Amino acid sequence: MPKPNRSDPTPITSALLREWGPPGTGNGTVLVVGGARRAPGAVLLSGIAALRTGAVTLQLAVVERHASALGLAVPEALVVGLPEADSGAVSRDAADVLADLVADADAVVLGPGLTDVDETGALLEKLLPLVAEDTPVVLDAFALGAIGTHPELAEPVHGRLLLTPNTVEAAYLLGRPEDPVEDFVDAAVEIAERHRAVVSLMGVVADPGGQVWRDATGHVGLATSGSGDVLAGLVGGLLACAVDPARAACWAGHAHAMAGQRLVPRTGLTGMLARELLDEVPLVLVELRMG
Ligand SMILES: NC(=O)C1=CN([C@@H]2O[C@H](COP(=O)(O)OP(=O)(O)OC[C@H]3O[C@@H](n4cnc5c(N)ncnc54)[C@H](OP(=O)(O)O)[C@@H]3O)[C@@H](O)[C@H]2O)[C@@H](O)CC1
Ligand SMILES: Nc1ncnc2c1ncn2[C@@H]1O[C@H](COP(=O)(O)OP(=O)(O)O)[C@@H](O)[C@H]1O
Repeated sequence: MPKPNRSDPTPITSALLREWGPPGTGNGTVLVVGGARRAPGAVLLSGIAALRTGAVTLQLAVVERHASALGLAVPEALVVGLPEADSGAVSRDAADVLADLVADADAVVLGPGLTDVDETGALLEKLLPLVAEDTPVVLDAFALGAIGTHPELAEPVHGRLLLTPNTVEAAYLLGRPEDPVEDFVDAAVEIAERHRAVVSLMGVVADPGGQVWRDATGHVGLATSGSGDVLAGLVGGLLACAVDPARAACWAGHAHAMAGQRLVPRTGLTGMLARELLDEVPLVLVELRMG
């Protein structure tokens, strides 16, 4: 089979995913770090998505003030409270609380609900060197803004880094936040090269070796608030099952899009909620696995 590339991305289809073989049936611990004062629910969406794709244990880390409420909202998770900066952001000092957890996790998702690029950058600088060797890391939201300005922050996790930007975050990753991203394939390829990461951008997956895949299953209903948090968690759950990063991104993006397709008859395109995608994911995975 020819190597996929930017001028001819390989279509991501159910048949391709079946050919690759299904992801494992469950393994590992996912740690999701995020949840500033004004965005505590993002880690809930990511965390449940990770459980839906096969993570066995879930650790959620949010600012201390929201930790107990989150623990009740997600009884399946262990919840850790983090120090909060005056702005309500997760403080850089959270690295002290998270040190042991990142060393023990099988996959780390960092970003959902983080709100301050400087505090997040300082947190990444302290935390990423502590992530266990070989443990994959998914960065999302303001963590992407932080490495967009300072790509060197992600060096400790090069080779096992996965980025899930929306179009605004993609512009930050390219170091050109003022320029809207127009071509998703070109942008994904450039980001993958610049950050030595697998990138999932609006259905396009690119790896640092120049391979590109494209999923045409998605629709505008997936632009709903919190949708990207779900996607980041799906990837994290698959990575915790030891799926190769590029394949995890393709599996996750396709499952996300198929979940959206299943909702259309009930919600239409405009009434879809990100949390509703979560309950569709196991059914989608069963269908994908069984053919
Ligand atoms: N909004 C939602 O519906 C949901 C939000 N959720 C969570 O909330 C968190 C905050 O997201 P938000 O969307 O509230 O930040 P938003 O007000 O756009 O930005 C404020 C200013 O910051 C800047 N900036 C933006 N992105 C940036 C980046 N990546 N890195 C650096 N800078 C960036 C930008 O400034 P500008 O570039 O315009 O100068 C903008 O004016 C986030 O973690 C998300 O996961 C979801 O969980 C649930 C649904
Ligand atoms: N208009 C769209 N058409 C197709 N897929 C979409 C569309 N909007 C979002 N998606 C899918 O949903 C994912 C998450 O959407 P995104 O807007 O990036 O989320 P967020 O802003 O919450 O981070 C995208 O990566 C893409 O796979």
